[in-house]
Amino acid sequence: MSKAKTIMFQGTASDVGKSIITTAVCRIFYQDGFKTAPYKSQNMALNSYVTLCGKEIGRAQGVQAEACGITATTDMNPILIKPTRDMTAQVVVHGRPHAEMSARRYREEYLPIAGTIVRDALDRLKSEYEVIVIEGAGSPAEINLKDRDIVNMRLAGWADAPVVLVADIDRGGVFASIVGTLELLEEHERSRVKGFIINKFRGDIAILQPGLDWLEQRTGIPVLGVVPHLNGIDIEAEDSVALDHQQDNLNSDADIDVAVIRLPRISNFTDTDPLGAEPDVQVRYVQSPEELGNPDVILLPGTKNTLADLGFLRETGLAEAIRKRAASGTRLVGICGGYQMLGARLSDPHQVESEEGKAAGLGFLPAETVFYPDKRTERVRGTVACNHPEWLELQGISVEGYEIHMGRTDKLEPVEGLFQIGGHEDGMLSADGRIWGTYLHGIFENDEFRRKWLNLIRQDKGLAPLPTDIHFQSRKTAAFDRLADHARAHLDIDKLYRIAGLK
Ligand SMILES: NC(=O)CC[C@H](N)C(=O)O
Repeated sequence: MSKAKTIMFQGTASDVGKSIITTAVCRIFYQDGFKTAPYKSQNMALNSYVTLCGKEIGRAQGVQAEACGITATTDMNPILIKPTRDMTAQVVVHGRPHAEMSARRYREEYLPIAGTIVRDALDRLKSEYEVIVIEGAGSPAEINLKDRDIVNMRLAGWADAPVVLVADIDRGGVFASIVGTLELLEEHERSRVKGFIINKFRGDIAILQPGLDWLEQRTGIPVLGVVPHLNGIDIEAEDSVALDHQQDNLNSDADIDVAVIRLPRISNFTDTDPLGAEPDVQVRYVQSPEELGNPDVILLPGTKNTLADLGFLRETGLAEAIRKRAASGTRLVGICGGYQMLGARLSDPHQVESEEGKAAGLGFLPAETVFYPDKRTERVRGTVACNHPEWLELQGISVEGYEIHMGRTDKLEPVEGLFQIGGHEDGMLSADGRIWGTYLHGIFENDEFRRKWLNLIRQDKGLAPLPTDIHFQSRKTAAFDRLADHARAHLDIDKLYRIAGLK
């Protein structure tokens, strides 16, 4: 049954780059002809992915499945934890919301049964694939969490996986973090660690070398490589922790300036990646009216807690700044939670997301959103269906996307819908054609839609339209290959194969 080989990447801390290393190794195995699948037992992230069967998993595992050339299933990330408010999260199990739980309740009541769920999922993957590339979570040395561990060393034991420890040199203290992590592991755990990867390096390797020699000598464990910081590799980041120190896509010469509001509970921030890939666009993340400046477009992204983040817009003065900009003609776009905010009224009678209950929206679209306990997670396909004269060029364009939301949005007055999705309409467009919102995540991945909408902005500015030259999907595939090349150039892949038992 369990025929697959396994290899696991654990980190000395969160955000050391485990996901990207896992993605790179997935791609390398795929390129070398192995039937490969990614796996992360439990993921805490607000950036999610919808599988072909309409189930929600962590975005990173969805993207890693793409890197493996396979379609993602919930077995690749059976448990997804989406923090909604302080200390509380929506626990998604096999792609469907299971319960809203406090961290303590999750730990005490759910973790004991979660072990079986994640093991069963892993066993299924092991019977279907040749190699499973497993990603840990946080650090394996969190002493307080170890007795209920289902994500790191105990999982490695269940999976019978050799472990490669990934450390981030960018933040300093790399030797201490590696040696310290080993020190805090028990002997049987330590013996699983078969190699180290030093990630996010930006310096001169010759200066680092004596440290690497010392590390190998001290621990008896090889350094598999030092991976230089990846800039502009175009692979989606796992969670918004990464966004905190991610460079915006800055290009002050760009014709079109897009300001994305960095909501505290931003979800699916990767929605904006395709905009940043266009040669004439710069994408900036902004958190205050000062940072907002005078962009061509303000984009309100998704959020796990629409009402709370609406409060954030008001408290920071961003709501007022957005109102002013919109009044002077700046275009506004809202995706999912951002779309809900653009409406007139929101209510959460079942306290699905927050205790706030009710709030007025920003009032740019005549829409009302009510949150319900049942979640819609669906991949959808449709066409641009609005009749607005400014949007003539876009009419009939096919679009695809994915929906992940608890809220349902209805019109309060007649207003132009945006997309026709099967039998229903999605989204709304303001009377002047400059403000729109949609539930469709990934909307900007649609090349023709993206380019033609950007061309409307060019037209405003008296600039000639650009052709649809950027093909986002093929860029993604190329990015996976570039990432694999980068990893091959800096890691001892032969040793990695031996560790995984594939050679
Ligand atoms: N992905 C999102 O932006 C979700 C929006 C909102 N929190 C909902 O569930 O309806």
